[in-house]
Amino acid sequence: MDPIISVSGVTKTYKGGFQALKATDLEIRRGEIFALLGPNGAGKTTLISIICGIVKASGGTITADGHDIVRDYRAARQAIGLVPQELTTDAFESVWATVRFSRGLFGKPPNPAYLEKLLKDLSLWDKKDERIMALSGGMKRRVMIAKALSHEPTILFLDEPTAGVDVELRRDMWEMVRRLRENGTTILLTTHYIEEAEEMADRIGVIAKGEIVIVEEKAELMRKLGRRELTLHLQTPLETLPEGLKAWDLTLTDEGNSIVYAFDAQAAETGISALIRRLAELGLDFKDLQTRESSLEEIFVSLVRDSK
Ligand SMILES: Nc1ncnc2c1ncn2[C@@H]1O[C@H](COP(=O)(O)OP(=O)(O)OP(=O)(O)O)[C@@H](O)[C@H]1O
Repeated sequence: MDPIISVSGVTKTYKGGFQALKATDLEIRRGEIFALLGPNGAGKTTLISIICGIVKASGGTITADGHDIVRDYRAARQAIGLVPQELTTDAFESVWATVRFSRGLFGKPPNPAYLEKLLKDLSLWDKKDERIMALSGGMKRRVMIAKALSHEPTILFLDEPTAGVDVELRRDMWEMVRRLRENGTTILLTTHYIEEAEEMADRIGVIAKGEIVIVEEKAELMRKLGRRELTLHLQTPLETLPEGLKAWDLTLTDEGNSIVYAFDAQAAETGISALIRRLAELGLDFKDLQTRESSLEEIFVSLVRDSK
């Protein structure tokens, strides 16, 4: 299937000479939730602002739903709903008026039935006559989403949807985004919360210093890069690791009560059976063992470190 968004060789150098994006290629598939994950200043907002036509690229081409974003700006922009990082609404307007106005900005004819369904889907219907200023922070965020979806786009961009939001609200937001996807909307979200990418995304792109370092199915990313850790709880604590264990990448933890072995789960030989044999030869008994998969957090830290 054709990608719904295709970014090809896009670069951005801001006035003043700072290169925020190196040559970037990215394809977003129809119907997926794609998370663009990266630390502050990595270039996430720059990239989505370029796709939306808010910031001009220095080079490269982009199509959104088949439309070139420069040659065919209106049609491309029409396909996208953007929820910016900052809440920007007129505090004195009602929810209904705000959302209806946003739709009008795209030159779409009124469609009260669609807007009613949208507000109901976002649990805002009973607030439709409230002024924005009277809403809670979470509701205001939902209004931003309603505004972004008011012109019936097929793609929704969420720039840091849960920055500064408490845990409960974050879960609500995730739930809502999943529902939107079930209704057929393609979602691109930026985040620097690994937890968020891990929880939400079908695929993850990691961006650091203006460069996309990897794009992978979430499960595949974790499988490919996932290191595992084996922890052996010793019968008798050790002061130091014996010479005879030098061949393995081991750390003594838990005040000498545990040995942790980090290994590559994908390797043909993990080295675990040899390690256990050697422990027996050295007379080191253990009472328990555990293995643990590395989290996306650890993968992310190592990717960003490598890209530096
Ligand atoms: N208008 C601008 N002029 C000059 N430099 C800019 C401009 N906008 C952004 N930058 C720089 O480009 C880099 C990327 O910024 P961008 O906002 O895209 O990062 P981000 O990944 O979205 O970060 P955050 O998670 O903090 O939102 C930063 O170093 C930023 O200072």
